[in-house]
Amino acid sequence: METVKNLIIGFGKAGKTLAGFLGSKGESVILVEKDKRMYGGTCINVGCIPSKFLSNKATLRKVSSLDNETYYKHAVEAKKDLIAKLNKANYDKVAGVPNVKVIDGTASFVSANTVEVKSAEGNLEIQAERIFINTGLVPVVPKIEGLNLSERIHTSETIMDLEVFPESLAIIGSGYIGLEFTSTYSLFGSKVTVFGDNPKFLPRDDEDIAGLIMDELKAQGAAFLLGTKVVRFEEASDGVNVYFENGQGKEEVKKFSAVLVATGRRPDTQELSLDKAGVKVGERGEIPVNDRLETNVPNIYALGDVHGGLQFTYLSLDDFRIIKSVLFNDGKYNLKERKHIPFNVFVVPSLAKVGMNEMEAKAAGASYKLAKLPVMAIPKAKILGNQTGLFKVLIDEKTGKILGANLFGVEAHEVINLFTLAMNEGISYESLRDQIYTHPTIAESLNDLLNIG
Ligand SMILES: Cc1cc2nc3c(=O)[nH]c(=O)nc-3n(C[C@H](O)[C@H](O)[C@H](O)COP(=O)(O)OP(=O)(O)OC[C@H]3O[C@@H](n4cnc5c(N)ncnc54)[C@H](O)[C@@H]3O)c2cc1C
Ligand SMILES: NC(=O)c1ccc[n+]([C@@H]2O[C@H](COP(=O)([O-])OP(=O)(O)OC[C@H]3O[C@@H](n4cnc5c(N)ncnc54)[C@H](O)[C@@H]3O)[C@@H](O)[C@H]2O)c1
Repeated sequence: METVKNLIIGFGKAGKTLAGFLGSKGESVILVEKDKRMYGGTCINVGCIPSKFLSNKATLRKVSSLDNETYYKHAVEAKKDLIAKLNKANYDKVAGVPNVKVIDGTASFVSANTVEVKSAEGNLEIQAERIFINTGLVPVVPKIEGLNLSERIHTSETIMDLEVFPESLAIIGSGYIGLEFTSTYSLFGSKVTVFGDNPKFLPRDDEDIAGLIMDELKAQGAAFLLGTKVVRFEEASDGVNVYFENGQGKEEVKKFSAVLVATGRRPDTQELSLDKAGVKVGERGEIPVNDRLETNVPNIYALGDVHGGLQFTYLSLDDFRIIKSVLFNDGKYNLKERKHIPFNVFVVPSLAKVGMNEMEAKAAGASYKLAKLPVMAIPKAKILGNQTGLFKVLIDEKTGKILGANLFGVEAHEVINLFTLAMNEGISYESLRDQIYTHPTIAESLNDLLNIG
């Protein structure tokens, strides 16, 4: 049995940052990770970084003279090379901090203060004063006849290692992952078809923005079969037959070189034996926490995606800030204090949002002024060769404060951070409008966008 002050389960964004922080404070830390390919967590290895790397490569496809197969293969090889380097750098960074030990193995609770770690080398029990659960999520693969992961049927975690160019790709699910990969693979030259159970495209977004995104993805070559039910998969030597019920309930079949299942992600808590520690688990396997990220058991905390809610790397990082505040400061920074949260969908060009959109403002009965600018009016968009899109900003009619920004267009994912800052710091729209911005940039469009008289 080993004893340690802090035991962290999972090498996610929050866990690795916390390990480094606690170690540098002179506290003993053990960080347990079940998969060596995941040092640094989901974002580094199978999430944000590889998916945005491939998206960028796909955007540059048009300026290469290589054929699709070769270009795609080179892109996947370059992705593998980058991720291997980042994986190692993440390991070295954490393992190199004094007082921190990284152990390879799968952790499960034995009691409220003891965890067993199983690995190829044997089992080890660790007793800890504090335990931090940072185990993230895993893809949901729905129970559909013939839906077995294989060389041709993938989740987002495996498709990015596929070196054989998929001439045609069925994407099941039209959420974040489904849409980002729709853009990426369409731009690589695959014939992408998206199957979605919801007949409405981007149901939580304003219709004008959703319509523009749909038009753009179609222009990139994608087809949409929304409001359909996929009922069966049948793998053949030359592809996968996808059987589905169309909007009228009639069965149809289409064949694809490969399939991506992007139907959501669920908390990775099944192996943890949380019942042995008395930790409560929610309906989807998530670990409920209070504003201080404490579970119902004293000294056991849950950080990152695993406690439910929005699933973003920067929120996992912010969970680290909360733990730091709770353990080392006055605990004043907690979940309740979190301000506006921006988010991006990295279709090409990107969709970026913070605060309300028009649909939500109307539902809330808010009185607002609407600022709108087509991206084609922005000089930098001409330079970048992508003039698709629309920027929309809602302004409180009485106070002049920003209520929300919904930006679809090139570099929207950068510009959104200005709006988050303005909303969180109470900066008025006039102030944003009248700033001197550098030229030529997308940010300078705020001079015109917010010029609403
Ligand atoms: C394809 C894709 C694209 C994404 N793109 C973005 C993006 O652009 N921007 C963004 O902000 N977010 C994005 N996300 C979401 C983002 O990756 C996650 O929100 C973030 O990585 C969550 O980090 P975490 O700290 O919760 O844990 P994770 O990084 O998920 O780490 C959990 C770790 O725990 C380990 N583990 C699990 N169980 C055990 C156990 N019993 N014992 C030991 N170890 C265990 C796992 O192996 C894993 O390494 C994307 C996700 C995906 C899948
Ligand atoms: N840019 C980013 O920050 C980014 C990028 C990718 C992923 N992520 C995170 O990862 C999370 C998971 O993404 P996701 O796209 O897997 O999940 P999601 O929950 O966003 O979308 C899943 C989609 O699949 C559909 N679906 C479910 N079952 C289906 C079925 N049987 N047939 C057809 N459609 C079905 C759902 O209606 C939904 O539209 C996101 O919530 C997001 O937080 C973030």
